[in-house]
Amino acid sequence: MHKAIEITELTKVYSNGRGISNMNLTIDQGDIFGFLGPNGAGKTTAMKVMAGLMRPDRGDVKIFGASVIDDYVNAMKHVGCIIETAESYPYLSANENLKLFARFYPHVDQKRIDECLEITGLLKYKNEKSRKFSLGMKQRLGVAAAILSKPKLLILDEPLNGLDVEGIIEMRKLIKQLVHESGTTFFISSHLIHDVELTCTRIGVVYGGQLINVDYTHNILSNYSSLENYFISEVDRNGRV
Ligand SMILES: Nc1ncnc2c1ncn2[C@@H]1O[C@H](COP(=O)(O)OP(=O)(O)OP(=O)(O)O)[C@@H](O)[C@H]1O
Repeated sequence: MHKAIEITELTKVYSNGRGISNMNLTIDQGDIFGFLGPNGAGKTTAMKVMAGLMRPDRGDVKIFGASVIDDYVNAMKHVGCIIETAESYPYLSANENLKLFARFYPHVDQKRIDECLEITGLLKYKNEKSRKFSLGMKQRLGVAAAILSKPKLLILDEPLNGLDVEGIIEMRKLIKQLVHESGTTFFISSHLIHDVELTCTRIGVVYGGQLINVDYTHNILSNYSSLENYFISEVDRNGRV
């Protein structure tokens, strides 16, 4: 069985010298992987390369065995992603927005759109324009669009950004539901330590453009009183920048 994601020696340095360097990471199918790091650590840069939105200086990302650089179409076949923000057309309804996305996938019909609205709790707002949606509802619409084609892997960049407590709890439930019902693999970036602790089964700490450690959440929590203590100790061990 292919690994869901294999990142090797991934390096992307911007002209100002910042970015990511020499990241190596393997994600198993079924993982809910948390890519944890403070603002500017390099999470979005790595995810843009993973989603094929940016070319790395060096290294590769394979998704279910296919390279995003050499075999982009096959690599992306089983991926849904939300990078930076979940965009929608404000003057279109939730249903119309999803219909637009569905044009990319010949097998996605109205029945599947309704299913995705149902899964994300938006069915009752199906005909409302997304302009009237709260941030949490917009995020859910983004997830509905990302899961239309039943991807085996969802890459979500800061999916909890700007959500209130209820929105965060709902999004966490949705992620766990998708893992439970469809065995979806998740790669989620976040700077919210507590939430990563509650949501993710495996965690990678990114700091200063480097992936400084990767471990299972249950291992971390059996050695540290909280993920926050682990994070601080890992950052100190590797030298603050
Ligand atoms: N287009 C760019 N040009 C130059 N520097 C950039 C560019 N994009 C990002 N950077 C820098 O690269 C570093 C990594 O940024 P990145 O956006 O990947 O971090 P992040 O971990 O996603 O942070 P955040 O949580 O704030 O989104 C930062 O120091 C950032 O300032």
